[in-house]
Amino acid sequence: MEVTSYLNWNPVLADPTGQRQAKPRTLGKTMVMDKGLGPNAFQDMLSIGSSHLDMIKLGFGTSPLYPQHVLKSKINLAKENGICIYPGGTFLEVAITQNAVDSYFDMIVALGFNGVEISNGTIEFNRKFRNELIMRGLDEGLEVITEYGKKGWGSAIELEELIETVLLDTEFGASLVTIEARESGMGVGIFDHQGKCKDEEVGQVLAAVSGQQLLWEAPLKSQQVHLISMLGSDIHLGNISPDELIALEALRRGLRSDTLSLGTRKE
Ligand SMILES: O=C(O)[C@H](CS(=O)(=O)O)OP(=O)(O)O
Repeated sequence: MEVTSYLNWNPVLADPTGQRQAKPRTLGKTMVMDKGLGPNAFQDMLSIGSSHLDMIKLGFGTSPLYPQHVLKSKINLAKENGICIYPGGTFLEVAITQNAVDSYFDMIVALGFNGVEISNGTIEFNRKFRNELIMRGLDEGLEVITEYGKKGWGSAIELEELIETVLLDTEFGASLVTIEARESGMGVGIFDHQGKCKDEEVGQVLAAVSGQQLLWEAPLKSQQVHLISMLGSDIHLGNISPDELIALEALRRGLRSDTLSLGTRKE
């Protein structure tokens, strides 16, 4: 007998917040950044946490460094588990600098990726080219995730630019716009040099665009707690370390001291 079947408060135990959607969910998506998990670790992550995992980014240009059969099997496994899997935006930026955009799309489609990230965190390109990249991704049948923000230390959000980017990217068909925070979560975008969140800027962004369109990169636990406490469990969060997947879900559901008040029922 399953333990949960004789706990008559099981639904409460599973989700004290009573808010979490099942997959495929439209709210509260979690994106893990995989920087080179082996096949067993990848399988382990999915077997314990695939119901809490919506997107996997194979960080930067790690994917061409795999033995190809391992890469393909990770991609297939992710898709079998209802997960959008895509290479890091930097990999496309490398292809752009090498004039190899067509080959890039041919390659990721042939490998079986079902998503693509379009970013200009390191290089520059204009709006017209960004639109063309979004449309190319859609034409290839890929889910298109874009990104706003530069990777340089101290780079900040330009509010008007961000708003315009989110509005145009989603109008052209991007499913989500990632807000850059890098792997460190410090000194970039909405996070200051210590990794503390600039709440006022977050508020200004959300006054102008829907939070449902944004995927906040928030690699540090303190940032995940802060954003969930401020904006709720149903925000999209990314750049989560594979070994923090379940712990993040516990935060979202109020199953951890830091967010326990989220699940407090008002009798
Ligand atoms: O995978 C990438 O290219 C980067 C990695 S990190 O977030 O800068 O650590 O992700 P991106 O989503 O392109 O910013």
